Amino acid sequence: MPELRSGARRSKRLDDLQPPPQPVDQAENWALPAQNRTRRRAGGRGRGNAAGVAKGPSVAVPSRPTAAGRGRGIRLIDLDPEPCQVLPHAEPLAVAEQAFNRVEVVADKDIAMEGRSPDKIVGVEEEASTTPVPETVQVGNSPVYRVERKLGKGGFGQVYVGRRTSGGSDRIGPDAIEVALKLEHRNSKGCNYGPPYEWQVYNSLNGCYGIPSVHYKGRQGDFYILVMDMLGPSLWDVWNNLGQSMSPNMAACIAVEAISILEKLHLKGFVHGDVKPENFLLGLPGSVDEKKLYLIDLGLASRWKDAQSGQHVDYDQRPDVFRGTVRYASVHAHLGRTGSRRDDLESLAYTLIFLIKGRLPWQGYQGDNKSFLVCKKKMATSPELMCCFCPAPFKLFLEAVTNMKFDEEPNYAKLISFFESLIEPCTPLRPIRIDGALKVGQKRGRLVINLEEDEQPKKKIRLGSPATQWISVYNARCPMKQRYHYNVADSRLHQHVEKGNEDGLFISCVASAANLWALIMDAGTGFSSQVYELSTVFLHKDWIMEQWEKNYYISSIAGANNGSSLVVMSKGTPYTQQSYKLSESFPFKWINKKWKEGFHVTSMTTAGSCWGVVMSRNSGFSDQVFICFRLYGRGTRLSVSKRRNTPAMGERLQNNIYGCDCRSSCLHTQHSKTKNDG
Ligand SMILES: Nc1ncnc2c1ncn2[C@@H]1O[C@H](COP(=O)(O)OP(=O)(O)OP(=O)(O)O)[C@@H](O)[C@H]1O
Repeated sequence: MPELRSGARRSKRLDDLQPPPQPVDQAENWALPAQNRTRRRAGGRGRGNAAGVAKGPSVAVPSRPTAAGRGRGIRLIDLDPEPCQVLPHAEPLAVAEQAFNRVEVVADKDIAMEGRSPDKIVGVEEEASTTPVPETVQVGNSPVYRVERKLGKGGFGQVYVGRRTSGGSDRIGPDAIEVALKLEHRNSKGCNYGPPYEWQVYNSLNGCYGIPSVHYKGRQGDFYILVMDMLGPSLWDVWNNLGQSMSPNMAACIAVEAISILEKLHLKGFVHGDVKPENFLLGLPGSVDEKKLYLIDLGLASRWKDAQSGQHVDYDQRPDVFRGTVRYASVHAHLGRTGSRRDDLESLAYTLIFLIKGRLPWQGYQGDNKSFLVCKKKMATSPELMCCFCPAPFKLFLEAVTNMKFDEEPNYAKLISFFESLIEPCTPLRPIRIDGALKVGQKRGRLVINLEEDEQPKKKIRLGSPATQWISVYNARCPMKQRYHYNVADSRLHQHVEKGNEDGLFISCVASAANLWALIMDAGTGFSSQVYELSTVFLHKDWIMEQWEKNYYISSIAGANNGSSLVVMSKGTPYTQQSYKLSESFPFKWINKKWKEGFHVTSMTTAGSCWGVVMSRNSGFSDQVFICFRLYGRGTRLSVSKRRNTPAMGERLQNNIYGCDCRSSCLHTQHSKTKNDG
């Protein structure tokens, strides 16, 4: 049986992604839903103009059949080593703005280094990055600023400190001595049709709570320049400075303030579209605002509410479209669904968990189908697993936001209330100011609303209303291959594996009968590399240890009657730690002990009369049981059932059945490896 790699945390979503079950046939090709998507789709359609989606009259958009894209927000980042998936922009900003709104955006900005932030992309086009920035800046009726040190660089802009050459006494505001200057080259892909798209969003949002104020803007020479309040370190910087972790207390303060900022942004009709630690900045150090939180980078913002009609934009789904940053994007964004308020909140949940745990379970995937694999992993990871080692409020928050409907109005006050227990009552002690959250609370007369009261049965406006979501059925795009080889003699094994590897397949499962092997080779394992060993020694310790050292984990094992075994070890598994045990009786006690330590059985086999059981941490299982049948004389039949992240359903998926002749109960060696994935 091929091992299912995905659980059913959000089974409906998973159905969206996975091909329908089909019989496994020899050399059968399966359809893989869109994953190796167009690298750069030239002239992509604006999502807002999709049939039945656009609310206003359509505006002709100059077609550009090149990868250059259109308008600001054309986030084509040439140096991005990741798959650059290009997409049309989301909903129209307003009729007059549609020409700008038809934007193509490079979606994947997450370079996913282990334990590091997605690197900032340094890919503004060559000319844009090689043109020297001006020594002084004056745009509109702004004062003259001397361009000083660089504050940061994104895929689109470079941000510098601008120091007034004369006058100015304030720390922030239009008269500030120092400001942040965001420069975008006129030839950068975001500016092909005039000023950056982000400017329009700032126009609509200036003065919005938690969004930095823009005081002047204009073009000078080759650059479009925004003059804005200078801010302090990002949450990414803070997290780094704190040793790549953050206390739940601090994360809770961030949570309530960030929810509040998103609420205000959403009230203005926008969703941010790229919520992540790098885009939250604190106020200027030493200023009264140093503990205040700001949300920057509005280049991916879109309207969830039509500016004219005030109606929620229509639902649409374009599976070949992705916008955002892979690590923090919502599952809906991965699936190409129109962005709405729930997506910002889901990204916030991932941001918070990342800040506390220093890692998200889908970090580390590389390659052309990284976004697909990350999405699959997000869907398969239960809130329990996601939030282990995080206080309960974070799980509640994650569950609440991942269960939201497309057009559901978030209950911001309730979301904020989840974090009440973690917030220091005394204001000066709080690491982050929570003014916004207090304002949200004021609506209900206190910071935290009464949960029970709020959970009274509510009038469900959605009852009886037409469906607002559709489940897409994917047609074959990229072939997904699976091969089943059986009755394979030792001498033929290598040939099959080598051929499969050449065709991009890895071994997903092995078994043995009558000293012959069966193996399934699969294009959808998610592994990035694989080694295997056929040995006369059952689970050959030295070889396994050697591969562990190289960061391979055991992904499948099979033992033959003659005592030999086949061990397959892979990179790209979700596992973070692994142990295995050889035993002449089934090692119930050991399994029980390891369960308590967070391990689950991930493969097992017998060779002759000996059991080999492998247990792994971060297996994706939330629960596991085994049943032992003694059916055939002394023969033992054992079935391990795994519950894959579907606690609500209590579903148990049978994993495997093995046979063994158990004669004695002597315990053999036990080996383990701890790998720190940080
Ligand atoms: N007002 C500000 N004050 C201080 N630093 C800032 C300010 N705005 C931006 N920065 C710094 O500059 C970096 C780039 O800014 P920003 O994210 O707006 O650019 P971008 O090109 O749109 O980025 P991205 O590629 O993430 O979309 C930020 O990560 C931050 O470090």
